[in-house]
Amino acid sequence: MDPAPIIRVEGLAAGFGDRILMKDVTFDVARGEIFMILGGSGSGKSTLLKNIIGLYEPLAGRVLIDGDDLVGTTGAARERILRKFGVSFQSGALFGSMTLLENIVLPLEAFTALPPDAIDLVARMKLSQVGLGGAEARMPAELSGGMKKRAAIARAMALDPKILFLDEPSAGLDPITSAELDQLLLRLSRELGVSFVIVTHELESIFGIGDRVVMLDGASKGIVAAGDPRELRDHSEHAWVRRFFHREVVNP
Ligand SMILES: Nc1ncnc2c1ncn2[C@@H]1O[C@H](COP(=O)(O)OP(=O)(O)OP(=O)(O)O)[C@@H](O)[C@H]1O
Repeated sequence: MDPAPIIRVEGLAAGFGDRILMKDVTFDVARGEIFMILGGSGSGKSTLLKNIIGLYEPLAGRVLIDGDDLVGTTGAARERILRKFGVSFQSGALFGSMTLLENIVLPLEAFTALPPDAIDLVARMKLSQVGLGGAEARMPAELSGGMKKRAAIARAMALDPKILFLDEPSAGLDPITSAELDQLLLRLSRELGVSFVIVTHELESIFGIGDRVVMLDGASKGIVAAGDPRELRDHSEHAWVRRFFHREVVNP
């Protein structure tokens, strides 16, 4: 196994205008692990994710994706870095006027030189990998919430990325569907070696499939805890961190 981290965040500061949300944020994501970004509402989890994937530029510090920095990289070199990851945001809806298969075909047509029959085959394989084999001709509006999430993951995986970034993947799902989604992510991670960076609030997911986490805190503008979530739950010396993991009311 390659020991170099798939993602390295070094001394990152992020925010908007004069408002610094976080500073001195440093952590690595190891290859093949399920890494989670946790924290209270408004602590900057989504902002951190967007800094990592190059939607925002860090105010300070840097982010290396598989050794490469998106900042200052343009053209074909930037494309090459972007191809290493797939993204599925909460709002990352499927195109409603297209079938599921057409939704997966789209990035393959746009970014590969594969002939149409190979594209069709790959797209079907991606749907089958997320348990949607047989649903190729369905329209997004006909799908349950859990099926839509899985389809969005299939689309994010279309180009065989090494890393998948997911923003609150289980939001709005019932507990059983959410647990099924977790099992899918675990399988993709362990069988295909995909590395995951997931923003989530779901304690079941965090303890069930999270290998390591970082926890952001708005008050201290940075990471308050990092490591194995089960260890943090049971042994963190930080009262707020323990309360978060035990769902205790922080200010009763
Ligand atoms: N584009 C933007 N311009 C200005 N402020 C922003 C922008 N995006 C987010 N913010 C602000 O930054 C803060 C952190 O937002 P962010 O969405 O990163 O938090 P979060 O931890 O993901 O929150 P939640 O758990 O509620 O989704 C919020 O106060 C938000 O209003």
